Amino acid sequence: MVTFTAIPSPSSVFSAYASLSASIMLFQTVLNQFVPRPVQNCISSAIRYYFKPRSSKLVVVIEENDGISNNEIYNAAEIYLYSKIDSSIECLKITKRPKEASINIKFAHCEKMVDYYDGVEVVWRFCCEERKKGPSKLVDDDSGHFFSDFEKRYFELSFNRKHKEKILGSYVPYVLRRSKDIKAEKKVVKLHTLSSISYSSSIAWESINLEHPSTFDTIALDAKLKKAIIEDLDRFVRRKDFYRKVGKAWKRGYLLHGPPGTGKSSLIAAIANYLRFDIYDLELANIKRDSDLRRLLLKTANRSILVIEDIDCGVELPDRKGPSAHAEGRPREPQFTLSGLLNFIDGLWSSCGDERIIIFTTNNRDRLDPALLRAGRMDMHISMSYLTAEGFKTLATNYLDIKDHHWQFEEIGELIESMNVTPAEVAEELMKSDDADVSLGGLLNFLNVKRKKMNDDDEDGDGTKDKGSDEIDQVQKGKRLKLDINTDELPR
Ligand SMILES: Nc1ncnc2c1ncn2[C@@H]1O[C@H](COP(=O)(O)OP(=O)(O)OP(=O)(O)O)[C@@H](O)[C@H]1O
Ligand SMILES: [Mg+2]
Repeated sequence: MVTFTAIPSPSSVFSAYASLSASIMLFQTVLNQFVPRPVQNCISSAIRYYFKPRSSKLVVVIEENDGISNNEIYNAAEIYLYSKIDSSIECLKITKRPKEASINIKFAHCEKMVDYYDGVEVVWRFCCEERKKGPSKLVDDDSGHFFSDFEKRYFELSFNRKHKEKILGSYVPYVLRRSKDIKAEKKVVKLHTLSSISYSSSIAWESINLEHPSTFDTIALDAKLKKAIIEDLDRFVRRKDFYRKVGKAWKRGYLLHGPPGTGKSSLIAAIANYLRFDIYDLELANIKRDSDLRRLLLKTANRSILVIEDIDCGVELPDRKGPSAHAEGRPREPQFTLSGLLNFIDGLWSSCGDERIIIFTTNNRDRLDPALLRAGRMDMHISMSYLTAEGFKTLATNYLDIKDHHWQFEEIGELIESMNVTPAEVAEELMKSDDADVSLGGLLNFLNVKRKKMNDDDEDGDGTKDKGSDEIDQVQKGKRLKLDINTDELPR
């Protein structure tokens, strides 16, 4: 079937156009003569608004800074987009500062990238323009360094305007979150220790990169305990809103206890490497006064681990009533107290920071001040114990790269289960040769000698093992690694 459409003749189109123009002019004349100027403006802008051609695209401009401070969304977008660089990008620039672990990638010229969020296409355009007038700006590059900036940089984020809510309400926060995670992965973990300042009598934090290679993969720990610790850490870091809701400071305390060489310090390093949190190693023996302690604690950063090793023997901590004013007849200098430490950690300190972890270690839990053990003080008590046959396999993988089985494993495993041997002792034996057979042979010999010595000691003595503290005796009975979680722990 053929259909015909009436095509208007050129003369009819012209006359229609002429009559429309005449009507508009007439309307304009009437407006000018009878309607006041402000009302005229309103009417014409309303007409312009309704008849203006509409684009379905919405463009959001994200500038690098607002003239005073850096724009967090710009920084986040930069980090996020660099993690997604694809073949459409032609030119990049890279930098690396001496103490940084990885390189920084930046766009060199204007570039365009497409991203998808929940099925919606978003187009990012990186724009870089020379500043036309005015002096160049001094810009903080996020690491405390300022440099003069001759360029204006910004991102344009464009998308279909019908997705405005989704993009601004959900995609942009997602970009902020992702950039935080990427930054944390790249972060170099620092170890802060105390050092005295030469020109004054006070002490301050000094930092170096934490080079400790310990991770949850390399640490010999009961599999269930390892899982429980990792889950606890994960839960802790993702519960910001929960802590805020219940009005609790966002901090978590762990007490690691067990004999020397069972991996307490290694576990701390593994936690720091896992969370990418800095460690502040607070040596109590270096601290003289409560005021020093407060000053140092207030200088610790968020997302960090405060470590107090050997809390039982680092320093003669006065009891909760404070130091006695006169020791051996002489007035003593006012010093810091255990109660000062605990109250400050629980109170003011934890309320002025976020994502803090506190770890105390001890070889003798039974010698600790009850104030440290009371419910709610430390959220988790983790018992580190002697090596098990299962833990030995982790060490064999780490030190000798034995992934599956070795013909000497069974005999070694049986010996390890029958005595108290620390991971540190076994690790030392495994380091003696690169040859697995030689190393394991040496370890077997070491274990047999130790076994014989223990048997001899038992026969000589009164039947008890000569290991010292109650803590060690308790561990001997249990042998397995153990985890206590305080009952007033946060609901899961
Ligand atoms: N559970 C473990 N897993 C892997 N390696 C371990 C473990 N325990 C100890 N080691 C090895 O032994 C060394 C000493 O361990 P670490 O310093 O962590 O023990 P510790 O419990 O902190 O001892 P101390 O009570 O004397 O401070 C570590 O460098 C590590 O090589
Ligand atoms: Mg230690």
